[in-house]
Amino acid sequence: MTSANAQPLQLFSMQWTDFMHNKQIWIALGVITHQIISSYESDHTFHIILPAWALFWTSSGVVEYTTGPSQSALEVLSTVGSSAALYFGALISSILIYRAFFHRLCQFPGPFFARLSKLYALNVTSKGPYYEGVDRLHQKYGSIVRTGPQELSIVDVDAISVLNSGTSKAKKSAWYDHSRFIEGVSLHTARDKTYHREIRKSWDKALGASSLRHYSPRINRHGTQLIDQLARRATKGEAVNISDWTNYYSGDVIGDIGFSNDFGMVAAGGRNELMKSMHDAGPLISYLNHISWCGNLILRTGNGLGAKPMVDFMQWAYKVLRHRKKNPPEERDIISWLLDPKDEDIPLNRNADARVMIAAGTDTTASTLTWLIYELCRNPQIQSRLYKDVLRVAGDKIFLDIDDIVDLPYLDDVINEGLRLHPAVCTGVPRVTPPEGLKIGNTMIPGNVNTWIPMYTLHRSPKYFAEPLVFEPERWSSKPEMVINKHAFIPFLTGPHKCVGWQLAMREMRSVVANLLLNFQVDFVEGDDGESVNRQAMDCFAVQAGPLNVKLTMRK
Ligand code: HEM
Repeated sequence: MTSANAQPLQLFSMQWTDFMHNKQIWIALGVITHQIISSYESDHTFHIILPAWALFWTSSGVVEYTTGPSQSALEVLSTVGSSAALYFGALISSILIYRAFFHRLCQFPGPFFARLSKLYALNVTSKGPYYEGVDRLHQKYGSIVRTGPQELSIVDVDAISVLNSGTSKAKKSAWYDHSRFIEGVSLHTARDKTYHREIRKSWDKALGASSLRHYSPRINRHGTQLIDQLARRATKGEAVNISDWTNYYSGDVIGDIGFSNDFGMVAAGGRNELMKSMHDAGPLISYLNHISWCGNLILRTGNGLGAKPMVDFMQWAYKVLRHRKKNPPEERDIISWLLDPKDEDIPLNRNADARVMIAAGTDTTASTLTWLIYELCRNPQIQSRLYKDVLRVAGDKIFLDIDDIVDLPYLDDVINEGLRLHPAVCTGVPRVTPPEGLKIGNTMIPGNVNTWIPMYTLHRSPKYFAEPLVFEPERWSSKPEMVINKHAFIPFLTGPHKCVGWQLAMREMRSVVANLLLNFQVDFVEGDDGESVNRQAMDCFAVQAGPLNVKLTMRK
């Protein structure tokens, strides 16, 4: 019995030793792993791959210790370590050599290190907002730049409809799955076109013209409160960081019309916990946004590795939603179009919708408003002209309701020009090409490639806008020759994924800019050029504008 058992064990032991010491096998396994990983969307599967590796190498160590020739822990470590070094060396070399020299994107120009790894984005972000780095790459390499191993950044008006129209074969890239495991799928992160179409119908009603009319009195109240608070500071001669105040305002509006919740930030002159966590997460998100597999891993650590603010934000958003579910309001709010009163619990996807409503509905509007104010300070003649127009409509009023602001085309020109030079989603939106690839102009873009159309660079391209860096609102009315191709203006995107909140954003921005100018002359604080708004901006998919200190002088 004993000798019969000993034989197979001995055989296994010999084979195991051959296996562990066979260099060719480990090199082959490394190359095969590369083939497997690149054959599917592996971006968000590293939480499975990493433990699988750890388990495999630990088990190998145990087998080596119990049946192999290694006698001590050190010998086991050396044998398993050599095999692992061969395996990972082959895997990494295979990936890098393929990406650098044989990848289907090799024909496209771009920095060499961007070919090798998306970690290149960390280098770009360390020098300033990511979109500025991408802009520099386009200045250097032209309209199509390889910004990652499997990624192109494309500044071409033809790409817009090819990638974003209702009939486009491109779809949202794997980037949108970054936090799917923790909070479900929102309208924004829905990659399934049928599901997106279905849920979009409810969102369209929630933010359509008739709902917006219904929310107007509430939006007006927040506008009045903002102007009151700013007036108090202005009479004391205090400078205000307008970037903070636009955030308080847009956050309060979403709290109120989104969830019938009083966030109270304008009244308190400070962020609530929800906004604090969202903004505390900004620096990490600005780094991880372009290496979403890494963000996904960090998020899975819960509160570890700096993920705490992101997790806190999700939990706060959930609290707001739960509170709203338990306390249904009398008046309709945005979430009332999305929640089914028959549901006892909150479905995971509604939680994701709540989070996106807060994130997409606040920073975007707040940052655009901040940059608009920055441009009005830089261009006092435009500010004066707009003030005159606002005054004409206002007459004796000291506050204009949203519905009063209908006959102010110059205001919309100013806002559009702000959106052109400072689009809130500067780097654009990631779309993956279908397996057969697609053609943009005369260029064939291969299949399964992630593409971005960087709005910041597109909107500043001399191909599409004359004197592109000049803030000239009249290009949208009396100087149409300054808009060479109006289709290149896409601050809210186009197609089925066009921003569902664009009309709300426009109403908020009209209200704040008109009432701000009606009540104050706005200038940079003495000795300050306002550039902190650009220098300290963070590209977190939507941009967070940096601080902007302004002096407000009461008009009356
Ligand atoms: C100036 C303000 C805003 C700008 C520039 C802006 C821009 C955009 C852009 C470019 C997208 C496309 C994103 C993508 O496909 O990944 C988008 C989508 C979206 N936006 Fe906005 N946005 C603004 C304000 C708002 C507001 C106030 C809300 C209100 C809740 C909102 C809610 C959304 C949602 C839910 C989506 C996803 C739409 C979909 O995929 O069907 N946005 N926005």
